[in-house]
Amino acid sequence: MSAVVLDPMQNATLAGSAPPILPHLSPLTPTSTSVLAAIVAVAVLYALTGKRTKATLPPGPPGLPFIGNIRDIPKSRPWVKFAEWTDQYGPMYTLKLGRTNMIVIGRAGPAIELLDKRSAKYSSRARLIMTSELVSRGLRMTFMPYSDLWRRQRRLLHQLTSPAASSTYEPIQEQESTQIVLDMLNDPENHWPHCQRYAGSTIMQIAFNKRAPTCKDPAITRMRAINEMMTKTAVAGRYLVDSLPFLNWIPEALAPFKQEAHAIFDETLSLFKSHVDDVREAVAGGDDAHCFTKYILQQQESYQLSDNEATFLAGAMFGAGSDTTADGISTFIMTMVTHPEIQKKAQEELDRVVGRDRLPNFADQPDLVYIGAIVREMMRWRTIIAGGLAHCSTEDDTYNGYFIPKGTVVLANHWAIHMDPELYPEPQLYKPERFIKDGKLVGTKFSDLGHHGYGFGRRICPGKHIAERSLFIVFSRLLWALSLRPSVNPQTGKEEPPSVDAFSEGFSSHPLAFTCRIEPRGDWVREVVELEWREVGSDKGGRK
Ligand code: HEM
Repeated sequence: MSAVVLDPMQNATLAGSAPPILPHLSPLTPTSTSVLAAIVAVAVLYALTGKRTKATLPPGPPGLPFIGNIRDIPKSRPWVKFAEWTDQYGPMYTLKLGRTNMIVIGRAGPAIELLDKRSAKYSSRARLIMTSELVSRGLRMTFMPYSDLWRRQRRLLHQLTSPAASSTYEPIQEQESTQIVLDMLNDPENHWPHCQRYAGSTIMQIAFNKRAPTCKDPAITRMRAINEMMTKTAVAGRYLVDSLPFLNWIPEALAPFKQEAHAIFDETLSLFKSHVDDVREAVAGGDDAHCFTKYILQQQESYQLSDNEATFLAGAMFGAGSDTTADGISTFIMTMVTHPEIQKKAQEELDRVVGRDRLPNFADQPDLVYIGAIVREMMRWRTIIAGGLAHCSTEDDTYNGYFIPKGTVVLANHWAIHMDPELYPEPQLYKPERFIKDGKLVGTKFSDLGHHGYGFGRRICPGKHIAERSLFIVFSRLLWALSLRPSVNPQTGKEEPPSVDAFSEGFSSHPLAFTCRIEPRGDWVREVVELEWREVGSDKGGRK
């Protein structure tokens, strides 16, 4: 989620975490003068009566009275502008967004210092009245303030997503990755829906023991629809209540926005509940149902979670883990199509380590060093949540001579951090080799993984071990089976590679629609993949 308005319609998700972190602070574009006048009036009132902060925040671009920098922030790919400001103002600078201060961090060092090492102070989220409080009734983890409920949910989730727990879901990822290879072989043109199906079905199995054999399966289409409804409510300027919080006092009967939020909440809860009830029934009927929901229900009482809190904990995983993973796979395909020499090197490694008689599997991971580096470099070069997801401070703090008051929004701009030329020489180039030393995978002085694509501190992505496994198994299997090349223009006979810069604008981003040639690497491929599918392609659960 970026700190500013992105259009979630183009890539709705991280349902637990829709695009804009501060829709009410984003470049407001109200069309009516009366709306604008009302906002200005409230801003004047606030300026006269509101709490003033000390003037020792890190300096940043000068803004206008009352609205500050709101109008300086581009709607499209704001993280790129934020990175330019990092070059101009330094690793930390302040943007004034109406009455809120937002510190943007563009280098790994200060991000680690504040968000990791002082995470007790920097682990809350900014207030999102429409999307979090009204549409989600405060139940979506990604939007939750740092609270007792958030801590209980995170503790429970930690058990379900630790490295050891994540490895128990590998059979699901092996099954789904076999299908994505088959889908690409059988229907190469629809590579993007295949990525979405892989990601959606994998997370539905992990969360609810339910799989989606096609990308039109209601198990995922309904979850996507719910998600989109929620993320639409986060578009900047759409709901005045986010700019004028006192409107939240209006009774629901007189507030259409509250009625709308109520309807979305009811629909979401009823869908999540239906999945939870199916798991409950399956378990009662003796099904093993190895999925988050089973364990959440088992521990609901000891973690003092109400029915709705438990239901949303399971339900919100789809929004958080589905599009992000699909975006990563699509980015990988674009990257291989545009970097044939890297693809060739990876395939040489696969031939050497795996051979041509079987698909790669998780046991091969320690030996597939180059594939590991491809995953890391994808996460750095075209980081999936490019703008980062803003944290919010809950105590006053001082750092490097600056005073950071409680309530400051702190955004680690992943894009700028990953384009730091000191940490990543020639950062614009896609170079997996930067993460290999003496034949082994290496990180940076700030991160063992070599990047910060899963965020920071106590809010770091809880699904990262699951996501890492998905990226590894899917990338290695697609590379093992397929040759990924640019399309050929029939008129000129020349290859036309996709753009490496055309990305969707949503909270997490993927390459805009592109064509490419996806073909089997050789005549041995189909037989091996079909054989594997016969073993693992049961209705759910993969190889037992
Ligand atoms: C490649 C895929 C993924 C990427 C790039 C990604 C990235 C992120 C990032 C950057 C954050 C915000 C961290 C911060 O605030 O500093 C986040 C939060 C979150 N992610 Fe992921 N994620 C991925 C997959 C997943 C999966 C598979 C799951 C679930 C199994 C998941 C569940 C969550 C949840 C629940 C949060 C909210 C945590 C909180 O606010 O406390 N993510 N993710």
